[in-house]
Amino acid sequence: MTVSSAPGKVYLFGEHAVVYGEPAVPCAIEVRARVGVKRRDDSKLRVHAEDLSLDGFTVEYGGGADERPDVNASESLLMAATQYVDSAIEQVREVTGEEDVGFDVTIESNIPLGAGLGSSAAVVVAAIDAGTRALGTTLEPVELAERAYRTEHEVQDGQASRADTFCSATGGAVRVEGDDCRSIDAPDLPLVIGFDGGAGETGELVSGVRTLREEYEFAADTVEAIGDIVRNGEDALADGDVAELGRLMNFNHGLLSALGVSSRSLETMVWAARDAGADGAKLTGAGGGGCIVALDPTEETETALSFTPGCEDAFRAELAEEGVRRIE
Ligand SMILES: Nc1ncnc2c1ncn2[C@@H]1O[C@H](COP(=O)(O)OP(=O)(O)O)[C@@H](O)[C@H]1O
Ligand SMILES: C[C@@](O)(CCOP(=O)(O)O)CC(=O)O
Ligand SMILES: [Mg+2]
Repeated sequence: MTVSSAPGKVYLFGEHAVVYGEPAVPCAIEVRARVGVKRRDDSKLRVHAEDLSLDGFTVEYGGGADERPDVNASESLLMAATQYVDSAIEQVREVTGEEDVGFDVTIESNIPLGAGLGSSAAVVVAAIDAGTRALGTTLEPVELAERAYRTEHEVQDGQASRADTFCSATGGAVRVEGDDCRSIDAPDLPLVIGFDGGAGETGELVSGVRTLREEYEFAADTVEAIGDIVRNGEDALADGDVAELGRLMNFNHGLLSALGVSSRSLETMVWAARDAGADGAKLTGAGGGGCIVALDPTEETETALSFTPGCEDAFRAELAEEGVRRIE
């Protein structure tokens, strides 16, 4: 068994707008997806996932072109659950040239699904890394990130940025603008996460913003304004100015909300954090439900969130310096 893990992330700034070429700054955090891969002696794929909303499941499929996985769940649930893993294994086959290789894949993850913490990117990065290593090829983090991006791009119908996958593969704080991806220095930020227990559908939310942007010039301007916030945020990060970072995060949240990707529970958590004295708070990732990220060096925000109806979990997140981790 070859095992790799990769971290999730929060967006300090720039989600959604990054899909249209604006810069974004995500930051890897110490919550991880761990993927174990073992080569099979046939061309099938057997996926065992512990932490899915399907309540944990095992599927075995492959061999025939249209062979459907043998599992008692609706097609759409199953698609949602397996498409990132499937597509990651396709990348492994392509990189290694072993088109017919089959695998037993085991996924364990502490990253809530569809909650804006980048579970898809972490699973894909860890799966491609473990899969290629199982066949004797070790990819550099940048190549790994590129392969993982192609997976997200494919699954999200051509609508994905390189931000999540680059951040998960390399760790730390990163800046992504189009295909220019780089690591940047970040101070030790007092990150607090609030999770509403729900999820948003990344593909649908991205499509919604795309439509608005095509329909209204002011929506296109809003996307550009997010880019301006990110550029200001980079300066604040370089200066270690947490108060300014917070103000800019608040502004970024307002614009995401205007683009229709917030939700009642995300708003409730954002305001609970602000009322508790956080320097700033915003949704992270695609939105629609899931997580917010706040900046607060004191205990106040975490405590307030833990008593906020609609907030299921509140915790402090540490920056993950290390991206992909090769465990076995
Ligand atoms: N533990 C897991 N096991 C298998 N697949 C997972 C796991 N975590 C995430 N995924 C895949 O990632 C998808 C969620 O990704 P996405 O909607 O982009 O949300 P996010 O990246 O914000 O968590 C899931 O539907 C599933 O396909
Ligand atoms: C909305 C988007 O900018 C981020 C999505 O993040 P997540 O999958 O919700 O963690 C899409 C993307 O960059 O591919
Ligand atoms: Mg994702």
